[in-house]
Amino acid sequence: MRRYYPCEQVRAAEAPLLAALPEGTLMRRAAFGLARVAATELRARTGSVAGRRVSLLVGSGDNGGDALWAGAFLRRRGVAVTALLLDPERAHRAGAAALRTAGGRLVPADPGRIGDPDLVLDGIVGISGRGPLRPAAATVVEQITAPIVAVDTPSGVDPDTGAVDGPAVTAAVTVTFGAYKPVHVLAPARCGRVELVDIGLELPPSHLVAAEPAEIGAIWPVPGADDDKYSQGVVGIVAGSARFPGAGVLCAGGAVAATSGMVRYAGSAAPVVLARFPEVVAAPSFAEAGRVQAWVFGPGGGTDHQAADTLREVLATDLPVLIDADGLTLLSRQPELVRGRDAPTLLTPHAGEFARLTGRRPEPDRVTAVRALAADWGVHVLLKGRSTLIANPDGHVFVNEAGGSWAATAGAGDVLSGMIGALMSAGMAPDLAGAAGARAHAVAADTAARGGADGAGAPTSASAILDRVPAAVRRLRSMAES
Ligand SMILES: NC(=O)C1=CN([C@@H]2O[C@H](COP(=O)(O)OP(=O)(O)OC[C@H]3O[C@@H](n4cnc5c(N)ncnc54)[C@H](O)[C@@H]3O)[C@@H](O)[C@H]2O)[C@H](O)CC1
Ligand SMILES: [K+]
Repeated sequence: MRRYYPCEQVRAAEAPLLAALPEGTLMRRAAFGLARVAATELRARTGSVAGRRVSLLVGSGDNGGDALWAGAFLRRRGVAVTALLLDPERAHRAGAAALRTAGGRLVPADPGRIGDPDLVLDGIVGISGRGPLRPAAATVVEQITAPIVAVDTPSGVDPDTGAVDGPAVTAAVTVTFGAYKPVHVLAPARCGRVELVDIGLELPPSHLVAAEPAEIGAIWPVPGADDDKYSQGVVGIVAGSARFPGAGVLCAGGAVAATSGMVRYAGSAAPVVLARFPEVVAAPSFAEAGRVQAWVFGPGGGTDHQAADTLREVLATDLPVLIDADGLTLLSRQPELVRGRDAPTLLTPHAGEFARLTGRRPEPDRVTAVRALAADWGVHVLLKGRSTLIANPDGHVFVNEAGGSWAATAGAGDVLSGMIGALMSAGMAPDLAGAAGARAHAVAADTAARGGADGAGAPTSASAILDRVPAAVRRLRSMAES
């Protein structure tokens, strides 16, 4: 599991070390690790380190201090280093002295002085950064064409929420110190590749956690020697309608692809579902569907009275239930249907459906927003996005960073809810099922977009994603076995 720590937790963990160690020790540990990554990046991009040119963007705090010390270490490897001081009077004194002693140049930051560096270190702000880049910094950053290595966090991006509301750095690499921060998983396009430098911090478990792909592969349910179609969990799909039969097909298909357990379908799209997936056991209505271990309700099911009555019947069971799409619209009209429900309940909104449920969109602090909904309603909530968040009522949040946005296509959510519902019927807790389903779904989308190769991707579709789910599960399980 990879844990992400809010900035105030990092500061609290740094405090005793700062008090116990000689002044500047932590910073030099951080800067040495930063210089090592920068040198590796230089070699990878230019073929050498000595003789290359690195510019430092230096702010007024310790983030700038990290960059200055890293510049001093790079100087010792023969790199030409120029520090652009955004606030010369307040630049970190010891760092500036170290760079000067090592033969580095320190000049006031000016767009005309950027030169032609091979690499830039962003030491403008780190975990004390708030809001977008200020005009002077923004003017310099927008002139930069060289790859940027962000020091700790990309400046101008909120370190706790990943929110960007103005000019901000886009880094090729982010070198962070002591612990990953939420920005590193919530703003992947701004951080680039994230490298962690250990500076000896001791941290308690955090509430924001990413399951590693191999961990998901290790828990994915597969048939055992004594299993049959029932024992692996039967999932019931209430989705699709005469108006939107496709959602029923995609949702049932997601469930069929995810596990070997039986899939029951209940609804008016049964003929088209069976035509695509003859292994599904279909019934024309929920009441006639037969026994299951978990229900999925909502995709393409409509929001009329009949759908509302069926939702009420589904929630009246003591079974785990996943509610998506039209089901969330119905729920936004009658939240009392799930409040205080004892059986596990997972809502899977995108940002717009989240706003329909709560009256406001989840941005800019999506983690706090999804934790609040889960705690307030006593349910699990999967908030879709490039970084999908899965909160349980106790405040724990799984995060799955998809690595791209190929799944942003019509019907992909229907496939996902079927996959997660099947995992829930196999006995997985809703949040873990959400994290596992989201990971496999993201791998399937990436594979569908790239055609299974490693090259550039192309736009894909929900049906193509669905077809790649088995390959995605195989890849995750292979990672667990390697
Ligand atoms: N504590 C340690 O020994 C270590 C810290 N590390 C590095 O320190 C930074 C955090 O440093 P801090 O001095 O708290 O603040 P910053 O450098 O992040 O910010 C400086 C200063 O900038 C102002 N500011 C806030 N927002 C903006 C903005 N949008 N634009 C411009 N200026 C802004 C505000 O006044 C801040 O105080 C941490 O990230 C690490 O890089 C080492 O990691 C380990 C040792
Ligand atoms: K930074």
